[in-house]
Amino acid sequence: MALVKLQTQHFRNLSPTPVSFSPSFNLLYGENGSGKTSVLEAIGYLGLGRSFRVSRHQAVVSHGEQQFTVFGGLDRGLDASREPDAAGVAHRLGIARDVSQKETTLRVDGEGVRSLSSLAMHLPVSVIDPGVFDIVAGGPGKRRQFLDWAVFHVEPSFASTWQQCQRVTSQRNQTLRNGRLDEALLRVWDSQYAALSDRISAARKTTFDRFKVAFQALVQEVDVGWTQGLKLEFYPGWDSSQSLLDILASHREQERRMGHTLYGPNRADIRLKFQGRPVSETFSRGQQKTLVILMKIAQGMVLSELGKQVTFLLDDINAELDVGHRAMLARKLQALRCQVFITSIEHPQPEALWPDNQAPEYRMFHVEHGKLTEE
Ligand SMILES: Nc1ncnc2c1ncn2[C@@H]1O[C@H](COP(=O)(O)OP(=O)(O)OP(=O)(O)O)[C@@H](O)[C@H]1O
Repeated sequence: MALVKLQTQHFRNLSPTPVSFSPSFNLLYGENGSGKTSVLEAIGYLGLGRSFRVSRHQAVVSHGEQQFTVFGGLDRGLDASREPDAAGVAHRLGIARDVSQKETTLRVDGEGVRSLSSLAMHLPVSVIDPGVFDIVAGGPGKRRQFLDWAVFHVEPSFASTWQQCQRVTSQRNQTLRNGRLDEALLRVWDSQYAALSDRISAARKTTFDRFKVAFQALVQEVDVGWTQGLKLEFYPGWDSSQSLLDILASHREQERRMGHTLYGPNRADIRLKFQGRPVSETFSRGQQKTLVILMKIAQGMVLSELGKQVTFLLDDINAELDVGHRAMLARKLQALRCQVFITSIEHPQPEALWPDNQAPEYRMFHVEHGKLTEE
């Protein structure tokens, strides 16, 4: 499903006027500070339940206001069971946050829902912005986030298993920090923690394997020249040749000293190696960027194989990617039938994105003072 309608209220500098988007490509351009990223950020709220650029909701509420709202209308996509209305909207999503009450309200098709995952599962949103390159250059946390986004959309039960595991981890950590260790209690937490960790890891591994197949097919096709010698490996967060329970038992003293859990899904990673060494140490910045873009496309391929349409938000990529990379990205996302939003400061040149004149259906918008005008 694609986002075909957006309306915001009190969201940064955005105007409350509803906007209609293409289920294919949407090109947004405008001066610095006009509101381009804010549009993507508002869309991101519907698909991620949070901002992709700040950690506090407060920052996105328009100055002087207490609450923001984002409404989205989705087309029917492959879901033939719902009739779209006259505007082509088959599903409605809404998120509102009152920052003074610290209260979030979520709605799907007019009904209140409690968990963010119930909202986010309808709109798989993938962001490519200047910060995305941390997937390769940064620490394991960024790669876990990258993998878990896909796992969440592939395995619907993943979000609740993850939350349960976080609760048990926190109880376990409290027990580890107690002056007098309650060994019996710790064993109870250990067995719950190990069972949940195994479930998380199995879901991650299944999605990772799908991702790896898609990635390998993609690099062969793109032929970037360094595919030989590149190795992607899933690390679950502990030595998987042993059971997690055994590892916890044999590292009791170390975990007690540190006062928290040292092994398990919070330590998982995707290890990226080139000729045996981490790509962050061996690849040039350009090669790292290509790798991240290919990883993002491969994720889109995984979801697309499952009949899910991904909405890609490409923020300010002109500054990061050269013309060749941008054209490759546009061509691939078009072939996957993804919905795409691309921002730029200059007036977009569709012929640069689609040099072979195979431009898909697109809509172009000029953004000025938070208002979008279609051209
Ligand atoms: N909470 C807020 N309330 C009102 N206005 C805000 C708020 N937060 C940011 N702004 C303003 O909203 C505008 C939109 O910023 P945004 O980052 O979306 O612009 P942009 O078009 O992406 O810019 P750039 O090209 O520089 O990245 C800016 O002028 C900013 O000062």
